[in-house]
Amino acid sequence: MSDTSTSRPPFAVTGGRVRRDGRDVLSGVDLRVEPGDVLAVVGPNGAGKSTLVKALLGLVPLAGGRVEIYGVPPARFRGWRRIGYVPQRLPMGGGVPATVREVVMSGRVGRTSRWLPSLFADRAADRAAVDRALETVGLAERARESSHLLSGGQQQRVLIARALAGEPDVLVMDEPTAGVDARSQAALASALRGLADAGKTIVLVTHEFGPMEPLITRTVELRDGRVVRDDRVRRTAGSAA
Ligand SMILES: Nc1ncnc2c1ncn2[C@@H]1O[C@H](COP(=O)(O)OP(=O)(O)OP(=O)(O)O)[C@@H](O)[C@H]1O
Repeated sequence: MSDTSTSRPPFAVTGGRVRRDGRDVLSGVDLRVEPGDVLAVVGPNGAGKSTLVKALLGLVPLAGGRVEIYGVPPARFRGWRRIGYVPQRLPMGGGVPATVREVVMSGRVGRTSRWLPSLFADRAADRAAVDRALETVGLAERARESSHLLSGGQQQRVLIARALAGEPDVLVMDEPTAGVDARSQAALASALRGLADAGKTIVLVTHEFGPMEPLITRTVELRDGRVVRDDRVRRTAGSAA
């Protein structure tokens, strides 16, 4: 069931401040992410890019200011199935090894009906979404392998597939192409173009735009934990390589 806050922006942070080890790593951050933005968060190492996206998602506490997701503070937000998040790194080792397919399927958890768990139509939709996501990141052939045995770049692709499988309205990706080969980057850019064309919102932390460049509609630059630039750019139609 969709919530009543669809007219609110996917993310809004006002006066955002985050402290780590006794110092501000984000301060005075005002940012409103509009529906349909394909927003690149850029800036030098340590500028606070990852911290900003974690703050938007409520994954790090604010020392000051306010964050809202579709108009609701993260602690009260209930529409998590609308949000896909690809973290910068994920410890995939340890515990019971999961296959690539199982990890990607976990991206469907928020969509599975608790009331009708065995509904065949849902299961078919889940399988199809997982297949599409694996195809997109070029891992369809590796679906049965243990994810923790894959290379770092391949694990990154598994995480991207997991987020795509959830068919979110908002996709937040922290350095999704780090360690990912050029072919997979192009495949990811093409998948993101599909989402952008469908009006989805994308927030991307990145050092290099690469094949994503034509998709970007807005660039926010951080330095020393502050927003120093917020530019809207015209999206180049149909030119994603
Ligand atoms: N868990 C933590 N504990 C202490 N300090 C942290 C923690 N996480 C981040 N920081 C510090 O906060 C600052 C911002 O880090 P952040 O990872 O957000 O930067 P970034 O712009 O994403 O950098 P990079 O491009 O290197 O990933 C850095 O100085 C970092 O050392």
